[in-house]
Amino acid sequence: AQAASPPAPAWQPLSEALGCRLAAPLRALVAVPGVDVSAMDGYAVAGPGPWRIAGRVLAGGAPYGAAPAPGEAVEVATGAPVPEGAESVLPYELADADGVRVAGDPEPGKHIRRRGEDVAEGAVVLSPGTVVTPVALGLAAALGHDELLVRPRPKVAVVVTGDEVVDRGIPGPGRVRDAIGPFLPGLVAWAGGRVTTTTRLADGPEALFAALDGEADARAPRAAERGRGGARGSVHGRLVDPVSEAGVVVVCGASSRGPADHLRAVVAEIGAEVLVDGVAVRPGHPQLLARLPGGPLLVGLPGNPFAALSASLTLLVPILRALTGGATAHGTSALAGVVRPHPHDTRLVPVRRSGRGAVPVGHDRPGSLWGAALADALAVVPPGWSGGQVELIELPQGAGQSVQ
Ligand SMILES: Nc1nc2c(c(=O)[nH]1)N[C@H]1C(S)=C(S)[C@@H](COP(=O)(O)OP(=O)(O)OC[C@H]3O[C@@H](n4cnc5c(N)ncnc54)[C@H](O)[C@@H]3O)O[C@H]1N2
Ligand code: MOO
Repeated sequence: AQAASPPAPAWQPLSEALGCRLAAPLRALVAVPGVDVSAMDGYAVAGPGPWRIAGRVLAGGAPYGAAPAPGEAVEVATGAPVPEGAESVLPYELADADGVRVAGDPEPGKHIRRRGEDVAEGAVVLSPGTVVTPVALGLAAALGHDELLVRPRPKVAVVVTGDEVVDRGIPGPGRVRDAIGPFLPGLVAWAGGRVTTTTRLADGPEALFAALDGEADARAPRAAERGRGGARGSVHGRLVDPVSEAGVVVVCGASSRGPADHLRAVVAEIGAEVLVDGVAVRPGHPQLLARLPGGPLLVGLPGNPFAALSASLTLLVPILRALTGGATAHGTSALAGVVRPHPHDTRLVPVRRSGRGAVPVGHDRPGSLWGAALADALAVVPPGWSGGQVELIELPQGAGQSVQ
């Protein structure tokens, strides 16, 4: 979280601003209502009754031209401007009308919404830092806004590596379906960010170097000059453009020590600054955090899908919360079930909360998301734990963004 520097405020169309935090006070650009309008369907009356029906005004229709004289009534729809000079509105239900004349006993001033009565022009209705909820969008529109100055949602570029990883259908012999690419957009949105691109790379340092060094190239040309020759150029065009826009780059796989695991070597070669080189957590210990030349953060997720989820919650989500000004709320709970702690690392254990405490749901092998899909939280079990309350890390439920 400390490594994250929030993006500069930017004007976003209303539809893009949902879920962002306001970077400036939200002011009313107009008064609501904009003019004195009727709050009821009925007759706007001037002076004492009975009244002669002199005309009609509908919401959105032409305003009534002249001020009604005392003894005159103008038929008005809810939301229609009340003609100047009318003192109150007599709702149809209380009116005795025959099409020409109307009688009744209106309360003076009643059923007229005065200009600015709901919101005065210029009033500050929401303060900076407020999350733009669906309701806030409606309010902003009502107050005349088409765009809002917000902290933009951080853009996250995803790079999925692995010769064996396929992205559709039944995986053939020696192949596995990508299980990380599909969970990242929802997880990132839940934490306040936006996955803008998912790039698939074969194993091998070349493609990864091109993708990440292009990122460096786009922001800090000198870092790239150190690198390889001009052959990279064409690769830049294909891979790098979406990546170079991102504030956070997530690389899935290639994080460990095998012959096809080149992430650390490539990170060193492009001159990235390693901030976190592994975390004492199971699963997910090979995870990595680095700052790429030019500023964006790189999060390396291990290829085992549950390890990737563990690493996402450990490194990626806190970064996104910091970038968006959100907080990460962690509860604590007793553990209602048998859990074996790891001797020297923290374990993250999928659990479901119940009245008895957090119940481990099992199916928690690093290569499988089954347990995490059954769970609503991950229990943080410290090394050597021997009972007692544990911290819980929320798992996203449903499609919504969590607002904390
Ligand atoms: N000698 C060591 N070997 C390993 C260690 C270690 O410390 N020393 N750590 C193990 C742990 S723990 C993990 S986790 C993995 C991390 O591996 P990588 O990040 O290098 O990823 P890969 O080797 O490419 O893949 C590991 C595993 O995951 C599958 N995979 C990869 N990407 C995906 C994906 N997008 N969706 C689904 N599954 C994926 C891949 O097929 C492998 O089975 O390293 C251990 N080894
Ligand atoms: O990160 Mo591995 O266990 O941590 O699958």
